[in-house]
Amino acid sequence: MPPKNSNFVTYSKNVFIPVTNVCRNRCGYCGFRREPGQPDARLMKSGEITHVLENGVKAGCTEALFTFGEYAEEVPVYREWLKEVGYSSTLEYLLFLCETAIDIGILPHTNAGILTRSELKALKPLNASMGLMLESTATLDAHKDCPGKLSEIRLDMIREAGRLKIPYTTGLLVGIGEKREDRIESLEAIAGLHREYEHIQEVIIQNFVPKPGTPMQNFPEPTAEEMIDTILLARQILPPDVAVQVAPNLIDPKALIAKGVTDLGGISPLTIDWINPEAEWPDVKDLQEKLGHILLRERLPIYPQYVKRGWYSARIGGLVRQLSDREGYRKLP
Ligand SMILES: O=c1nc2n(C[C@H](O)[C@H](O)[C@H](O)CO)c3cc(O)ccc3cc-2c(=O)[nH]1
Ligand SMILES: C[C@H]1O[C@@H](n2cnc3c(N)ncnc32)[C@H](O)[C@@H]1O
Ligand code: MET
Ligand code: SF4
Repeated sequence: MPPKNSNFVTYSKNVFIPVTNVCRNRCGYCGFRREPGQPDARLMKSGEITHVLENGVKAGCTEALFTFGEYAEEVPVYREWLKEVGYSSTLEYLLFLCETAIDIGILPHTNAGILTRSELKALKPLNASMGLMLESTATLDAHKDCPGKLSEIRLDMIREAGRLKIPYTTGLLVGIGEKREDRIESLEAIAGLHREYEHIQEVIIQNFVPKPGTPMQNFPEPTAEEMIDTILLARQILPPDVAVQVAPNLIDPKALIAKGVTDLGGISPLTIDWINPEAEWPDVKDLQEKLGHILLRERLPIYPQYVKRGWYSARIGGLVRQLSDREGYRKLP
């Protein structure tokens, strides 16, 4: 079967908000997390966040990507910081941030690690979509100090998101010690959940990039062949309505589009990729030139099929319709 949408690829125009880099996990590959004592460990203040959201809207961005270390509340000093900003829980603060984003005119996409069913339920009406990387179903050394990276727990959360009809983003982190069979198993697990709940809008095939100062700083990156193979597997295993995403700041997407990549994720004109801060976003015009006949099309953080099915709340409905009607989105299938 030829890859879907082979004549165009989509992306979303976003701002990346690293709300907190305090985290209960210690992934071997992560350069985002900070120890609570480090000088740049932080919880962003709402004024700072509002400023980024406003500039995002001015720059034409439609997505506010709220990213968190997982369950930072397990870290005592973080609870003090929360009190200082006037909130008693991360959820309460995040709900406020989502409300603020919607009022300003930008759609939230939350990627906060593990959340409970009740947290997901509270966040659903205020998010266009949400996400959690499965990473891998394999038991890996990279995750040895990470209670939240047990694949059963991640799969359970992705299932809950499906029950709640939340348009969802998940994916694999490729090259963290897993084998090809593990990638197949991971993709099959995601495909199974999508067959049951139909909520997976995109699967990110993210290539591991070593970060200095982390336990995996000298670990080899996945090879180009492994990435191509994983994209081909994703296209074979995932149902055709699921987008396959790579990050254009981490890997040259051109050859991968021919193998089945249909989306390039969030591209920000304003903020850096806080998870891969060394990897600059390509300029959209330059990227379009490089892609030649493959057209780059902007999308919202909620894919069109979920807009059609009405998988969004009344609270964001006005904004979803207003942004969907904007020039450039109208021709989306
Ligand atoms: O800039 C990034 N965006 C990341 N995003 C954002 C993503 O590319 C877009 O926000 C989605 O495509 C929604 O439009 C993630 C979103 C998730 O739900 C889960 C994981 C990621 C991972 C990254 C990432 O490493 N870097
Ligand atoms: C938000 C997502 O970012 C990804 N992530 C975390 N660290 C790295 C890295 N060194 N290289 C690439 N992706 C990474 C993980 O897959 C996480 O779930
Ligand atoms: N901490 C969350 C996770 O790993 C999301 C951001 S990772 C920098 O799932
Ligand atoms: S990847 Fe996410 S869960 Fe893992 S240490 Fe980094 S912030 Fe925490």
